[in-house]
Amino acid sequence: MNVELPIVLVGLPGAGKSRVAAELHKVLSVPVVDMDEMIEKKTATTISHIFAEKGEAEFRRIEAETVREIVQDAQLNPAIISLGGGAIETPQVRETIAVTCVIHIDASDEVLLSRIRRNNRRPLMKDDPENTLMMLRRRRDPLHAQVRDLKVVSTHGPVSEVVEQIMEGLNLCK
Ligand SMILES: Nc1ncnc2c1ncn2[C@@H]1O[C@H](COP(=O)(O)OP(=O)(O)OP(=O)(O)O)[C@@H](O)[C@H]1O
Ligand SMILES: O=C(O)C1=C[C@@H](O)[C@@H](O)[C@H](O)C1
Ligand SMILES: [Mg+2]
Repeated sequence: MNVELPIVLVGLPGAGKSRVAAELHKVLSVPVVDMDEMIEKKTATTISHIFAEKGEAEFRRIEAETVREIVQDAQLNPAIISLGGGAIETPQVRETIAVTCVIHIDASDEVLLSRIRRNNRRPLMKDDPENTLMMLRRRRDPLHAQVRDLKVVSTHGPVSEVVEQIMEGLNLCK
């Protein structure tokens, strides 16, 4: 399949953006860029460290700048970009990804919490994941709805189910 636009995956923490990007790479043979990994490479530190030492606002600034660089590059050489879960909250990021094919991976709170509890690398999810998730969903769901070209739903089922929904819906991309 010929992918002409960069594909950007958005969704709440644990929705499967990174995992689905890796699976899509196998199907579409398009390179994958994981924004969280990219930021850690660029800053030569961890996201947790940036949050702890410089604060969330500085992290969001670095994130928005990196998304702009990656999307610009991906317009020439299409790529599958998995966005950090909170990037969608930055207006500049929403503007930048408007030229891409935005796929929103949604999942129930129960599915997300079961995945989030499996690891603790998410600084925002360290304390009280249930309430944090509720708050993030309230803030971010309207933004996801605003930017997406396609919405897919991830369940406890295999990741291939998500990939199938994406392959069926890719034609909805502008
Ligand atoms: N469809 C799926 N089926 C089963 N496990 C999944 C599925 N999607 C993701 N996972 C698992 O759930 C966990 C979270 O997925 P992943 O890291 O891809 O989420 P993310 O959306 O990138 O989160 P973050 O916003 O924190 O980067 C991982 O352990 C991953 O392997
Ligand atoms: O949901 C969020 O705000 C975040 C999600 C992760 O992908 C990281 O980008 C960081 O931990 C912030
Ligand atoms: Mg991720």
